[in-house]
This record gives sequence, C-alpha cells and structure tokens, in this order.
Amino acid sequence: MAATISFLSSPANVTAINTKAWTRRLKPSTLLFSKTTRRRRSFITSLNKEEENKKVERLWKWGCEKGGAVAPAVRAEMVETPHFGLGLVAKRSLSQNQVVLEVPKKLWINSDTVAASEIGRVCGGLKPWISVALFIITEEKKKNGSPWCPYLDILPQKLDSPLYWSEEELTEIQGTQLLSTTLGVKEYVQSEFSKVEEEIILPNKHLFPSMTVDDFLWAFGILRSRAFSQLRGKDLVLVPLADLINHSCNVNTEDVAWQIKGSGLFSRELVFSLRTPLPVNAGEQVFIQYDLKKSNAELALDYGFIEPNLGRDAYSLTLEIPESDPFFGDKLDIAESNGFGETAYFNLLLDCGLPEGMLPYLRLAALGGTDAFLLESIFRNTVWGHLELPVSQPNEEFICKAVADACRSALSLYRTTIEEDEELLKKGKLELRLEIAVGVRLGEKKVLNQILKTFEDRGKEVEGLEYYQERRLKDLGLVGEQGEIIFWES
Ligand SMILES: C[S@@+](CC[C@H](N)C(=O)[O-])C[C@H]1O[C@@H](n2cnc3c(N)ncnc32)[C@H](O)[C@@H]1O
Repeated sequence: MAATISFLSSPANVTAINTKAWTRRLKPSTLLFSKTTRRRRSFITSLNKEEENKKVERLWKWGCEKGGAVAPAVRAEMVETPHFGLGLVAKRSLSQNQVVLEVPKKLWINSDTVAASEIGRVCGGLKPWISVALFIITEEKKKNGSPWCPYLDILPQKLDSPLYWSEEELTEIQGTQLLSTTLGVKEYVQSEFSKVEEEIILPNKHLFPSMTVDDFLWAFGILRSRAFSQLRGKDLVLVPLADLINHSCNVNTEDVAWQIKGSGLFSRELVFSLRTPLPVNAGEQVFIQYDLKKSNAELALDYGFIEPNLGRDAYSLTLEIPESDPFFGDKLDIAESNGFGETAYFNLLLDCGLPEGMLPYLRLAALGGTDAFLLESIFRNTVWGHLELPVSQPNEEFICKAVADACRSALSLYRTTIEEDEELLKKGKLELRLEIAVGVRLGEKKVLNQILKTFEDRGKEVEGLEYYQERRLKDLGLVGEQGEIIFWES
C-alpha cells in the first residue's frame, strides 16, 4: 500500500517538542517525592495558621469594606480538604443557586486594569494573559506599596502543576502525554517571556521590577488555576475573593455557578455574582465544578490536582495525512470538506467508543492501491459516507496494524505497568505530586490498552467484514442472500 499513516502520540496544540531527547535526560530515582510537600503543609498548619488567618481577614476587609464586594453567605477560611489552602465556607444554610458573593468590576484584574495602571501605556498590544501576568508580578513585588497587596498576598507561591516539578519529579510521568504537554507549555511560556522581556521590559526598566522567567511562569500558573474556565483568552479576568472557591467532583454542572450582571444606578456597574450550585449546610464549604471537559492531565496542568473520576482518563491521538502521500491533495480536500485537516486530533476516553470521524479519517489516510478510485472527484460528495464503513480488507488491515503498533510503541515508553501503579494507589498516602503522576500515567495506559484491544480485535475480524465492493454489488442487486454473485443469462 502506497499510503502511510503518521500516528503521533503528542497531544493537540503542542508541537515541536523533542520529548524523547528530554526524557532520556531524566534519571529514574527511587527517592522521589520525599515527604517534604505534606510535611511543609502541616508545618504551615500548626505554626502559621494565625498568620494565614490574618491575611485572609485583611483580604476580606479590603474586598468587602473598601472594594464594595458583598458576601451575604460565605466567609473565606483556611481549609484542609480538598487540599490545604483557602476556601469559601457557608455562614448559614444555603439553597441551590443562591448568590453567595458579589464582586464589583473595580476589584477585577484584566486588560482594562492593566491599561489604567502605570505599565498600561507600554502593554497595549500584548495578549491579555501576558499583560495581566506582568501586572501581577509588578504589583506583587511592590509588597505593601501596592493597593492590590491584600489580594496578591494570599496567592500561593507554590503550585503543584507539573509545570513546577523538578526534573526528578518529572521522571514519574516519563512517557506520558502530560510530560510532552508540560514541556511544550514551559517552552511556550519561556519564549513569550523572552519576547516581552526584549520588547517591553528591558526598554522600560523604570516601569518594571527585575523579573525572571520563573516569576512569569508563576504568574502563568496563577492565571491558569484561578481564572474561571469561560473567562480566559481575550476575556481573561481574575476575580479576587470569588477565586477562592474550590472544585468538587460532586458538582456535575458548570452552569449557574456564576454570572456577570449589572448593578447600581441604571445597572451600569458590572458585578461578578457567584452562586452555589448545590445546597450547603452552615459551616460547610461551597464548591463549584471547574471544568467538566478537562481530562486528568489537563486538570493537573492547570490546577495541580486530578480526580479519581473515570471520565477524566484520556489519551489524545494525532493522525496525519503526510505531504509525501501521492494522493495528498485529494485526501486533504476530502478531510477538509468533512471538518478535518492535514492533521486531526482525537480525544479518546476510557470506557467510551472511538470518537466520531476517527475511523473514516484513518481509512482516508490509508487509502491507496486499488481503492484509490474513491478519491476521484465524482465520489467527492459521497466518499466520507463510504469511509464510515470498511473500504477493503487491505485498507482495514492496514489501519488496525498501524494503530495497534502505535499503541504498543506508546505503551513501551512508560516506566511502570498498570499493575504497579494500581499497587501504589492501593497502598495510599501518596504525596500529592506522586498521586497526580500515578493517576495520569495509569489513566493514559488504560486508554491506550483499550485502543490497542479495539484495533487488535478488529484486526482479527477483517476477513468477515463487508467491504465497499460487496455493498456496491448488493445495492445494484447483484448479490444474493448468501453473498453469492447473481448472473443473468442472456
Ligand atoms: C481557584 S483556586 C481556589 C483557591 C485555593 N484553594 C487557594 O488556596 O487559593 C484553585 C486551586 O485550589 C486548589 N483546589 C481547588 N479545588 C481542589 C480540589 N478539589 N482538589 C485539590 N485542590 C483543589 C488547587 O490548588 C487549585 O489550583
């Protein structure tokens, strides 16, 4: 068969990362994830709780008394679950959808805030996240000299996304898509920092404090973990106080959690209004659902935690029609007419079937030899329908083998087996970062095994499948009940 399928295992939107070269540099170690993280947390609990509480009190005063936020039903508190940090706790029993907190626009931090600040005139053309990142770093370094200090003071300095893991810690996600995404994102943030440093920071030294790429990466993580999921991109905004709300898997809707609405005379002032999606008893924490669509790897990258929930295990397949394919132009035209491109990304989830369009895309990419007639223009309107079903035995055998081989190769890159990971989880009490690493790599392997089994099983059935030519003869009434060819005698 002339056609080839390029089957890449790197996830969507991360390109040009040499994961293999990087992972070779990571040495496996048995001494990873010492007890430091948790010990540090309990240390903070006993010694600094009072100081943390003071910071929270100052934040609340700043937001409510000076800033005009209204918190009829919640207070901010140090909580120990779902993690050790801040959360919003109900002051009284709340019914579903009840407003718990309202934050006026003057407390939000977005591109408008930056534009109105002293760095605003040099940040005009920047992407919103970059200008907000520069703003929070600049203000944070002013300490008490910044009007935003009470808010910036409660932002965590240590984040648990793999973006902040040591090389040793990253060995635990060797072979995973999470590792390649992490490296890709770090590379992206680094290159954005280099650009902004050269074009904005250095030429305007009097406006900016000295700033490192680590400061910039920290600000990036703060924005990823604290901006509400629909308030990103060009609408990026940090909403102090409201961003203290934690996530719970028990909340199964993202709707109703918040709303931006007008308030004040003639509703001219915008407020961010936070609601509780579930009824809550007095003294209990109010939670929302951060993002139902995120896989565990994406949750880990953005928020530094994962969920035990099965629906979060995913593996993203990248398929490609290579430019070297002799039928590249026709294949690309067909792919594009059906909503795909030269490269197509398919997100596979545990216990779910293959995503729509994956089989036709695979068959199209592999099409060649005697099946190539389907690429002719007279089939252009119907070819996708034909590709939804098996085209020919060689084509079906080819895609089954290509996908199964790619899965085996991806599986061989992990350091541990499914059984070893399950054993570790059974023992329990893993450090947070190790728990993330084990959960993500286990989930990815399970999904890869599921894809492998699907295509191995399919590969064993290719002889019994019905292909294009038989379907065509049947449509023309040229095949009998038993599959025999019907001849007419003249
Ligand atoms: C929007 S902030 C919430 C406020 C945060 N708890 C704090 O102390 O500032 C999001 C961060 O809270 C933590 N978090 C929220 N929900 C969590 C959960 N269900 N499990 C673990 N950590 C969670 C994570 O560190 C996440 O990055």
